[in-house]
Amino acid sequence: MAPTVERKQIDITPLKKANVPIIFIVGGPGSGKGTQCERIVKKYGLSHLSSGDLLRDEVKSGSARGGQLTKIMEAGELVPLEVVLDLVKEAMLKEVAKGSKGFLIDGYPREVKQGDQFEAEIMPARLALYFEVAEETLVKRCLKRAETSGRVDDNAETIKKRLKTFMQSTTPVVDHYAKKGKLVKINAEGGVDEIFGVVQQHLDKIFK
Ligand SMILES: Nc1ncnc2c1ncn2[C@@H]1O[C@H](COP(=O)(O)OP(=O)(O)O)[C@@H](O)[C@H]1O
Ligand SMILES: Nc1ncnc2c1ncn2[C@H]1C[C@H](O)[C@@H](COP(=O)(O)OP(=O)(O)O)O1
Ligand SMILES: [Mg+2]
Repeated sequence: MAPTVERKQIDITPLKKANVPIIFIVGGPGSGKGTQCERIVKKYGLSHLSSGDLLRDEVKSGSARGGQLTKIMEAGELVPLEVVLDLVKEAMLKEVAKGSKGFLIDGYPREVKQGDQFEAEIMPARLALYFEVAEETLVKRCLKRAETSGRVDDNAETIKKRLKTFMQSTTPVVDHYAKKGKLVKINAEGGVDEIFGVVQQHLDKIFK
């Protein structure tokens, strides 16, 4: 049985009231989610929340929960759904207070249940952008990133485990949003500018 995680009471009324578009950003480790989000933020001024960054910040904060999270990330596994969802909610509320125009939720959902629970507790996502990249390219990019990232999970062994987690848990997410007619699948093997060109074709329809 999954361990019980204590949920915080978070009042998300301001988030519901804001009713701004939410875009899920999905893709394997090293698929370029963070890189494309940076470009999207520059052009559209959306709020970019990376679940991985939120978790790494939680670790840095030195909270009791932090040590546990590092172990999970080192193992290339998924952090319990409730932990991530509560961190995302809190971060979204902070952005809404600043007058957010919309959200890029990067690295989320990583399993079908995460997406369903997010949409039930917060609101439905407008789109899921999926950056499709071959496994070989993912490994190459993560190993290159390892030279400078200082991330506990950017090493050959953990990358292998993260890819396995991605194939098992996250590829069903892609099918899930395709069935809902919300999936935008983008070939992300090319250069950053080329990929961003395709991204813009889709986002220009939503954000003017
Ligand atoms: N289109 C691309 N072509 C080559 N390298 C890329 C591309 N997009 C991102 N990268 C590089 O690959 C690594 C992973 O990108 P990142 O945006 O951190 O991916 P993710 O957030 O999906 O793990 C980074 O070192 C980044 O500079
Ligand atoms: N939505 C989520 N659910 C569960 N675990 C998550 C998560 N987002 C991130 N994590 C954990 C497990 C991941 O292997 C690790 C790093 O995530 P990340 O920074 O989004 O990686 P990347 O950008 O390379 O795809 O953090
Ligand atoms: Mg990232």
